[in-house]
Amino acid sequence: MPRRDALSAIEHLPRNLLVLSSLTPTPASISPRRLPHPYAWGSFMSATPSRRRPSFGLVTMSPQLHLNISLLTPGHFRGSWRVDGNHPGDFVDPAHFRRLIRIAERGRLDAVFVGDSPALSADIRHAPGLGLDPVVMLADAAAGTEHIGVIATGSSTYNDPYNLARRYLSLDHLTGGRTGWNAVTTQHPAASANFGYSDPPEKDERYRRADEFVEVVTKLWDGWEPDAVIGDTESGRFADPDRIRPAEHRGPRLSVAGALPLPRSPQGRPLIVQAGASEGGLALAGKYADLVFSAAQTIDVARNLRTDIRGRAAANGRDPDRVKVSTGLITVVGGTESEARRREEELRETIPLEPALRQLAGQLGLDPGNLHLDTVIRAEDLPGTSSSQPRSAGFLASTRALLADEPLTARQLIHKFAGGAGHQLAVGTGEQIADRIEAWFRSGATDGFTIMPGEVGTGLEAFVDQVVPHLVTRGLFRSEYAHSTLRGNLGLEVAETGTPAENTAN
Ligand SMILES: Cc1cc2nc3c(=O)[nH]c(=O)nc-3n(C[C@H](O)[C@H](O)[C@H](O)COP(=O)(O)O)c2cc1C
Repeated sequence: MPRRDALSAIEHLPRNLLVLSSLTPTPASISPRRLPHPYAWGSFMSATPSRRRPSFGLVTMSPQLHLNISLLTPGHFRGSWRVDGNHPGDFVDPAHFRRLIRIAERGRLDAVFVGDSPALSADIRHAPGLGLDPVVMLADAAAGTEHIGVIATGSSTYNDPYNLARRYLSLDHLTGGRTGWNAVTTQHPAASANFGYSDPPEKDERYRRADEFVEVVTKLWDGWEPDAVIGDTESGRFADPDRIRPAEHRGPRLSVAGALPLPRSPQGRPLIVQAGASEGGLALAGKYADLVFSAAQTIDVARNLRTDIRGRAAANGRDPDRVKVSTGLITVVGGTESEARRREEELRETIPLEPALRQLAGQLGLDPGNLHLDTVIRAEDLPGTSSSQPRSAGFLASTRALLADEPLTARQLIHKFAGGAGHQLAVGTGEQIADRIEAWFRSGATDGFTIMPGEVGTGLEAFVDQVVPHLVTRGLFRSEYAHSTLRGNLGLEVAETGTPAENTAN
């Protein structure tokens, strides 16, 4: 479009649309693989928002809902590998994950999310656990995509920071700046024995290590200054070692001397995601997280959590708008409400009840010997949240709020949680589920949702085809991608160097 036409078009646009125009493409929209020379990355990676040039495109300014989708296979009903559209071998099939991520990108979602725990699932008799290493799987699956982000879970308790930092920054380069790290401390007790611990470290200790771990990983990701790579073919000078800072970290738990063999990525560095809701988890989120996953059964719980996280970010000298909160939502979508209910019933029948009951007891801190399917559970039966408890504070708080409204039997809770742990379940038509998403988003309870299909084989596509179009029509969600990095999708700027708290303070 000639520039004059573009400018005159601006005047006729509704006020909530912003037109960015330029005859040159924005650096952030160029995949480094397409740059003529890889060492042109220096200026590319140093691009700050003020230095970046705008590109053509219509960008919806606000409100902007964010949607991620979980690739957990077979889905949040763990026995759903038995229902139509799913297959027992899906959890190790690369074609399965490539198909899912392409569908998610067709829906213009912000990112796909993959959970992880480095141990064999206690429930392997009935359902596949978290199988493939998420970074390895996503490196393969993302190769066929261009815009969608990929968020992989990685444990700060059972990794070394140098290896983890290198793995995630590698994925960030391979995807052109679309990677996120869901930093978890891993509560799964069986994991500790795989790493030489006789007992799982206590939660407080896990979070103390996580704090130091994220600090070191950030230092490693930021080690290369933007102009460290010279790439001068004439003189043969490849890089300036003086512009590559070693981590030189010596802390109480971790010691890392050198630098990574990798420069910063097109989005600066991978997105930092955090999912814990205990005091330690929230403190970590306030200090470092770009995105926080939350589990909430009620709007009030979600809103309080979001307010808390934003307050903690501000207390760390950060801009609260740079921390997005994404609430978990398990979905079962049908063409009609009764079709959705039938599908839910079919999925319920696949829940292995005895293991689900044991998991519920563990999750809620109740004596498994005294918990039966018809036991009525009240909010006051649940233990308080203390920092030494191994169980998830977020799931416990969310369940307590649910039971305060109405006591439920163990069986009813298992059904409400889709046989798993504590996320809310939405069953209905695309329009009904879009109504729930809109109500929560407009109430300020959350910045968006991490969708957890009841079963992924057909449920992920059903969400994209039957729910997303309603959100687009209502002006809540994008119809086209405006960016090619994950930070761009989330409305976040290219990460500056230094910890988030240092950046805003400077
Ligand atoms: C949406 C969501 C996703 C999570 N995914 C994982 C995961 O993949 N692996 C894991 O070990 N923990 C995961 N967690 C658990 C938390 O990271 C955390 O370890 C747990 O909630 C206990 O910590 P807390 O008491 O601080 O909440 C997840 C939690 C939430 C809310």
